[in-house]
Amino acid sequence: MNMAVDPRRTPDLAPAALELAGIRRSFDEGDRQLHILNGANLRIEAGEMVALVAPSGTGKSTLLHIAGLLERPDEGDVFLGPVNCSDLSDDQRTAIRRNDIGFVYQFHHLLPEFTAQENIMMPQMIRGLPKKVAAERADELLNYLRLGERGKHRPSELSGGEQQRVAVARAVANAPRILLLDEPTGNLDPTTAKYVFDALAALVRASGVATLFATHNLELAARMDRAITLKDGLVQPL
Ligand SMILES: Nc1ncnc2c1ncn2[C@@H]1O[C@H](COP(=O)(O)OP(=O)(O)OP(=O)(O)O)[C@@H](O)[C@H]1O
Repeated sequence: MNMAVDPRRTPDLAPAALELAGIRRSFDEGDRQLHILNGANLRIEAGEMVALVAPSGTGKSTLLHIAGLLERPDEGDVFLGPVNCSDLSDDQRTAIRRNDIGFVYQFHHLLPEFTAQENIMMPQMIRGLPKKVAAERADELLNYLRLGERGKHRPSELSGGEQQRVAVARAVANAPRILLLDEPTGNLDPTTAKYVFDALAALVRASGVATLFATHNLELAARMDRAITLKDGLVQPL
């Protein structure tokens, strides 16, 4: 892994927690190409919470997938701290995704046959932590998110807001450096969405994780450190 200053990143700046540099991504649609990202740049510092607010179809999920190393861009680079992830093998990218990046989606994707506590333990055990350590960390997060009584419940026995808080706990269980959220409050009523957001914001502040949060909820966006949008395939201030 090359730790030297990379000429492709923004010069004269200390490495951000996450930096996207010159990201291009197109998709084939019939016989024409759909240019979704046209050289997008974005820096997010540790502990910074950035809202991504843009109309449907402008490329929010595409940007999150590229930032989360789920997809490679056609062109451009993704840096995590000083590391240019474009230079890494697929196996190295998978390891980073597992250890350093947390995801929360609109629908929680919790495993239905496991309890809340076990769902939060899962990523830690995949990482190789002992079961006891994973269980203690899960309980700590459940208590922090005021779900202490719910650890032994399966997802189907939890409300939508409780399920999303478990999904947040699972995403941060490995103390990631980057947290990516794709409409995590989209299917919640406004009061529950605010409650889930408050819990998440407290965790982000406490942990210093760099957070990119795609949402259509302008009220939540206004409570983050800054809001960006996608226009003509570029990241712009909202
Ligand atoms: N794998 C793919 N193949 C072809 N087209 C794709 C693919 N992925 C995304 N697209 C297209 O790229 C555009 C951007 O998609 P994306 O899901 O990133 O938008 P979005 O801003 O997240 O939308 P929404 O708010 O509706 O979730 C859409 O027109 C979509 O149809």
